[in-house]
Amino acid sequence: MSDSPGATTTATSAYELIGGAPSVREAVDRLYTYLLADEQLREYFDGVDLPRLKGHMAMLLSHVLGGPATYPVEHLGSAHAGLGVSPAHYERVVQYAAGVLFELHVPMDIILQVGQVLASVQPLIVRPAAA
Ligand code: HEM
Repeated sequence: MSDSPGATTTATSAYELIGGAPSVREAVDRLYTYLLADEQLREYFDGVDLPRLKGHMAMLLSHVLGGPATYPVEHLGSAHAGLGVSPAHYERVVQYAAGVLFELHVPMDIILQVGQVLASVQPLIVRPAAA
């Protein structure tokens, strides 16, 4: 009698809305498939421990979408230090990320929300190459 179907007191996070962990995993897998297939980008990833990188990217995406995993965003600075990522290559990765979310039917407002986070971390990622 007190049950009211459909009534909920907890707000649904963007993470839950897009399908949780399996969707995040799929997004990350697709993203690195595209990045490694891109002639301008693939060299950056030579010798990189991809399973570890994908794991960290999944944690970051979960974090940004309000999921259970957290990732210390300030680590992005040290992770990209010395890679010499150019503004054009940064943009290219952002475009792939947005494209993957679009492919997975993530709602546009969530894609834009992720885009804002990516824009905010740009100064941590685009740095002059180490001399
Ligand atoms: C667009 C925003 C980007 C985000 C959110 C991002 C996110 C990440 C994350 C979470 C890691 C793992 C760091 C860790 O181990 O804790 C990582 C590592 C890495 N990223 Fe990015 N990244 C971005 C852009 C780029 C770009 C533009 C490039 C190069 C074209 C790039 C190349 C790399 C490489 C090579 C590593 C591995 C570094 C290593 O382990 O030695 N990233 N990135």
